[in-house]
Amino acid sequence: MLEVEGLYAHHGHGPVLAGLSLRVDDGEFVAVTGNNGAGKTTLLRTISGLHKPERGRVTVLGRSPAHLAPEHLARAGVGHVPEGRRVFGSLSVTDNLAVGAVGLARDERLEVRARVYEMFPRLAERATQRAGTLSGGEQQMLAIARALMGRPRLLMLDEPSLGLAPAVTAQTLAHLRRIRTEWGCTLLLVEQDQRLVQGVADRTLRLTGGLLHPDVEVVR
Ligand SMILES: Nc1ncnc2c1ncn2[C@@H]1O[C@H](COP(=O)(O)OP(=O)(O)OP(=O)(O)O)[C@@H](O)[C@H]1O
Repeated sequence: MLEVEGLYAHHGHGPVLAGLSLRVDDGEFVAVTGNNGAGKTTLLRTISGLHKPERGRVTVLGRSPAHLAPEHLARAGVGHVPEGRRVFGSLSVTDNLAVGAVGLARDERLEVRARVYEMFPRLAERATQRAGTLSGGEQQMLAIARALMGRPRLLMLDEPSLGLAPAVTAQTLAHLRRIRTEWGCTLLLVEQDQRLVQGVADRTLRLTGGLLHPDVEVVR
């Protein structure tokens, strides 16, 4: 599903990723944790082709994001839920979902939207409401729902817990597990807090010094 080899990425002041390698198999749920500034966002943005690496190779669904426009990567089945959700505040919930329906014919779009609303009934209730008026948890649901509209095979999520109350975060993580089983998605999640993802993901890795290390279980 995803293979990253020897990835180096800079932001002008030395490497953020320093020869990082990662393999995620079809159907896996992998979490990458790391402190503030460790490079988690840079990793996801590089996989999505939004950040150009200095060196190294990314292969996702058999394709190289370096040679594809982001919308083509989305059409190929890569969904990216960005840090801070980035919903379109002045658009309705339904219109936000339409933005995510890249390359779908009208019938397909309606069918996928019905599935999305079944998974997130709260969004269905607020279909005509402007996204900017939703709560933080609802906006996170919408960001995930928008990515699902592209029927991703690989869904990447950047700190979905950011700014959410613990109970809402727990609900979001429960949704991710359902998405894996009901939508057959492979999941790659990045989060700061290791304790959040333990027992949720199949595998947890820690990003430090620009490289990934097996995570050591934290005693609660
Ligand atoms: N556009 C940019 N220009 C300059 N430096 C950047 C840019 N984006 C990120 N950085 C720097 O690169 C490093 C890694 O940032 P990144 O956002 O990937 O980390 P992160 O692990 O996602 O952090 P956070 O948990 O705060 O989101 C940080 O030192 C950050 O300040």
